[in-house]
Amino acid sequence: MVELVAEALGGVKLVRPRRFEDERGFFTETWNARAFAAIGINTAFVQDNHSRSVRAGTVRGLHYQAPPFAQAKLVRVSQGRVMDVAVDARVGSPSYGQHFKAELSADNGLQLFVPAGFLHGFMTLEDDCHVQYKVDAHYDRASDGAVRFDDPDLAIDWGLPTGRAILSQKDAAAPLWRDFTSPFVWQGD
Ligand SMILES: Cc1cn([C@H]2C[C@H](O)[C@@H](COP(=O)(O)OP(=O)(O)O[C@H]3O[C@H](C)C(=O)[C@H](O)[C@H]3O)O2)c(=O)[nH]c1=O
Repeated sequence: MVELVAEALGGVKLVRPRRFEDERGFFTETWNARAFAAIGINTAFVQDNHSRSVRAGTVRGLHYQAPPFAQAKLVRVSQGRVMDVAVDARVGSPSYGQHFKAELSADNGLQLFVPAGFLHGFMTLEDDCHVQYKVDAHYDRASDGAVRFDDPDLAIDWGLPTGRAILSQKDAAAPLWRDFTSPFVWQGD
């Protein structure tokens, strides 16, 4: 059983799989095709990713893969706490440039579904965070792209100050939103 906690921006879903707690701890099905299909997530994922970020204030994003390697993602946190963000990058979308964010943590068990056509990124809110996510297209380095996480037009509040964010060289050099040419087109859905 998976609870649909919130929907936003024409496709982003915040979900919570049921957690069975007992004196030993808990058990939860973090992915179940039948249970997720019941809340409209019918994605055929092909790859599981796991990243560890050692320090609070680490940012990975805002990232995308351009078509035909565009990725939908199902993101969860198995250790720590992150602010997870999806930005609508579909040209023509009524929510183009708008974002949805949610705090995902090992404690709250929340997962964020980010459809293709959205930028994705997170900021760790504590040290030693492990983020695990499923994607429905394989990694393709040549189609990998990024936009500055602290872009003034996107105006995302990440939960921690951005001035001391820990970034990869790629993310530090990412273009601003105003200089970004999106490869995604809204399908009117
Ligand atoms: C994403 C990816 C990366 N790699 C290799 C490429 C680099 O040598 C190394 C680190 O890659 P990168 O610095 O792009 O990793 P992140 O900054 O965590 O990127 C991810 O961050 C945000 C949160 C995302 O949503 C994307 O999944 C992804 O862009 O792993 C692979 O071999 N396969 C992959 O699928």
